[in-house]
Amino acid sequence: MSVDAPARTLNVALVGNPNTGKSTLFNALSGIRQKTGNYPGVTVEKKHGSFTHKGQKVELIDLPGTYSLAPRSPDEMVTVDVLLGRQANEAKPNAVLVIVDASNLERNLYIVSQVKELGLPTVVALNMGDIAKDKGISVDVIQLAQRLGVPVVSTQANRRGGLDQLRDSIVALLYRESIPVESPFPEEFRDKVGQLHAKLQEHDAKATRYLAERLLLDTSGYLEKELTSGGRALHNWIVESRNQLAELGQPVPAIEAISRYKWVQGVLDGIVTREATRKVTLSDRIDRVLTNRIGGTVFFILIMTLMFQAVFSDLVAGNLMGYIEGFFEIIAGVVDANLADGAFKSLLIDGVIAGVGGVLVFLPQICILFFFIAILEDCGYLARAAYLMDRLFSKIGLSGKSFIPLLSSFACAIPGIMAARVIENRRDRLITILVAPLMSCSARMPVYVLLTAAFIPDETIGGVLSLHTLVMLSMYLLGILAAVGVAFVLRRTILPGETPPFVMELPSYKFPSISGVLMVMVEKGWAFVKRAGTLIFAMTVIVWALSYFPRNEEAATAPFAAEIAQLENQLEGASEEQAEQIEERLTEINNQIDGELLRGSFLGMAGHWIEPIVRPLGWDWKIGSAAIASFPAREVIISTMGVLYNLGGDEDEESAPLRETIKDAKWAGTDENVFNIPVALSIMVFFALCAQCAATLAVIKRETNSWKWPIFTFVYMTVLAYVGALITYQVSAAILLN
Ligand SMILES: Nc1nc2c(ncn2[C@@H]2O[C@H](COP(=O)(O)OP(=O)(O)OP(=O)(O)O)[C@@H](O)[C@H]2O)c(=O)[nH]1
Ligand SMILES: [Mg+2]
Repeated sequence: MSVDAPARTLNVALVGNPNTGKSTLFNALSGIRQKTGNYPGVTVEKKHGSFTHKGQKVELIDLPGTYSLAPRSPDEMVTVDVLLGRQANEAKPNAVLVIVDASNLERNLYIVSQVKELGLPTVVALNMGDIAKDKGISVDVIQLAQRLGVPVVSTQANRRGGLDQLRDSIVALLYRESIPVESPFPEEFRDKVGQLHAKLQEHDAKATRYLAERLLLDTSGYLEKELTSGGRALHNWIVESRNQLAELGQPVPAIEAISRYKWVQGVLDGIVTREATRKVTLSDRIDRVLTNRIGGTVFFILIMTLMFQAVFSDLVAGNLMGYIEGFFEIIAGVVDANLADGAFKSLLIDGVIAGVGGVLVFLPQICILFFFIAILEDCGYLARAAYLMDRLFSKIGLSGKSFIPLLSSFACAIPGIMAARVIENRRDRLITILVAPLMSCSARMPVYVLLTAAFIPDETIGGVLSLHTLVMLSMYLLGILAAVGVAFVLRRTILPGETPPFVMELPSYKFPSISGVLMVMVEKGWAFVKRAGTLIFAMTVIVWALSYFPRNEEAATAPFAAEIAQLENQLEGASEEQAEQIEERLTEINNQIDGELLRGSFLGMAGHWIEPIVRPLGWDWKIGSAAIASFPAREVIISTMGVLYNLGGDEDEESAPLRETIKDAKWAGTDENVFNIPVALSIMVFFALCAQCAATLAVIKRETNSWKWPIFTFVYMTVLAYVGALITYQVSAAILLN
């Protein structure tokens, strides 16, 4: 530790407009991997990190981006609460790092003006200089620092540029207790702030002048609501003061925008230079196509198709999948050869390997999907897609702001639902949350892949588009259309309202960082493996136990005992051809016994009760049980089918890949296959629409702060799923099975 460093920790808050590179800078400084992406609104929750520089420990807190410290949406409130020290269990930051986008200083300095009034030691990181340069913009950094009265450091966060200097400047903040505060507001306004400050201090000696100012400006009532001391009288005083100010020609809150933009202009005067003719950047040229209504839509469909073709390609996914299947077959063989028959062996082979192994087989597809999603997020395309969809969305009563939360839900509904925090309007946000789980998340993909690979003919249309891809695309499309329909209905029934016009910034395109994309892929792949090893493993063991016990082998074998004894006798001295026939008959009997045992198990008995309900969907009780068991997570349907069709003697060899096993599954006591194209489609449609994901429901509860909405979501989605599957089965069976 350096000799003269004061014994004080630095708690530095990272503040700035959305998509300026805060999280990228946070990651570069702290070595943490906080999610970044090239569109506004990536961070919605605060995140802690730290680094040590020259012996000084610095705590960092990454915050959601915000254009202003007047909070409008829940994610912006997080930032304001942290800065004002209003968050429980959170040390109030004693320094601020403001990240500004050098290519758009006019807008970015607005928040600098607000932050300066906090009076905290502040550093400005002038980020994205490379993009400013591309646009022909140059900034006089020294002049800027002088006029702002705080240090300014040029950085390029994604290339780790300027980090050392930034660390130096941050640590140097230790020696600055505060910065001189200069208010951009006119005198009358400042007087009112002074009076309010005095009033606040009567109740709380620590109340800051800054809080007084924000209280006066915040017409939304967000800050006042939680200000318990003072109460009614204070509220009346504030309202009256606002009226008086309005009479003086300074209506609140317009006064803030006017004063601050004037200040920003003053600061920037003469220090930002632009090339006389605005450069047409590559971004601009690409955007002419991608934000064009026709060109953009075609591109969007193209990119989605490409993604699914890749997910389905035999070249990568198919082969890898085969290796994983082979691996589990070998393990099953080893277990089979080395363990005595009994419950434990069955748990391993029919439970763990057929169940969890059956899910893990889809790892390659999950990785490829996230590879594409990571590229789309990082290059800047998502914001274009949102822009493009805004017109469509406003017709159904949602804004383009809902698009990114919905699009993120393609990976997983949980971050998607959290991303809805960027939506200011409460009803818009709620509708977005309620329809987000309809987007086809990555947990549904294994279900689609399994059933498509097993039952949809492997043909191509016009030699390019494979039928498999087409079916997958339709499932995704179905989710989108259902979401649109539900949003439309909600808007016209329980959640009416106007959609505000949407202003989305289009970030500059950039080449996706390869290491970043690979990291996301590895991270998501690992998360999938962990999920299979924990939640899905646990559910699989429960399902296995329920379908293995109670077990009365004697009773199940008794009807066949005589025949078995006879066959075994014949086997001795039989010709090769005869022996084969006898073996075949023995396998058949064994399968019947296994089926009998399964029907006698707890789950089998419950199955009788389930079957009439799912029969109209074309399902047998095993599919029905699997659908119910997958309430905690959708992938459980796969592990459960693995267990049930394995235990029930539906396969010829021990632990064949699930897609082979289900092809052979027969209705009890008949020769009729359970699965065919209509049944496969009906299961896929059910899983496209159902709410089988406990974690999603829990997040809806947390984000809406009420049980009402998760229950509502579960009920409406389950009804939708059942009806959707019913129609799918009945219609496709009428067409295909006659
Ligand atoms: N060209 C360029 N890109 C950058 C620079 N710094 C960050 N980026 C990229 O900008 C994008 C946005 O970065 P984030 O760190 O997610 O931005 P953020 O400020 O945290 O955004 P929100 O969380 O939405 O407020 C990412 O794609 C980064 O890789 C830079 O200096 N130059
Ligand atoms: Mg961020």
